[in-house]
Amino acid sequence: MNQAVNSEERAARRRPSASPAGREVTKVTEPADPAAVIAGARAEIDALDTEIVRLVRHRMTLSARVQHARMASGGRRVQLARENEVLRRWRAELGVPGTTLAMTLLELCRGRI
Ligand SMILES: O=C(O)C(=O)C[C@]1(C(=O)O)C=C[C@@H](O)C=C1
Repeated sequence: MNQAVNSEERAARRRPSASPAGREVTKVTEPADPAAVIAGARAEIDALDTEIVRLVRHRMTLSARVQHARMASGGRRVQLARENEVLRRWRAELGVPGTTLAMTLLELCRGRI
């Protein structure tokens, strides 16, 4: 089974393709080095995590702005109807773990209730 896949892979790598000048060339691509694939993907994951933290902090700032404006006009810090909207949107995107993530975001933004 493994051998069949490997010989198919080898054949695909030798399949001729047309060069810009119309000549047939044989492309031989090296198989990806697993360590390089892992290191590359991890570097991207780390960069994404940094960006996600930046976005969460930005969300916290905006959320505080809304809460302060509401409280300054006699309202309450928490508005459950709005929180339910937020939770529904995250659940629609990511399922039950989306709800968990949204609850964590809300806790970061308005504290525990
Ligand atoms: O949208 C609001 O009204 C907010 O105050 C922001 C926010 C949020 O972080 O999403 C925070 C507290 C509220 O209970 C509801 C939502």
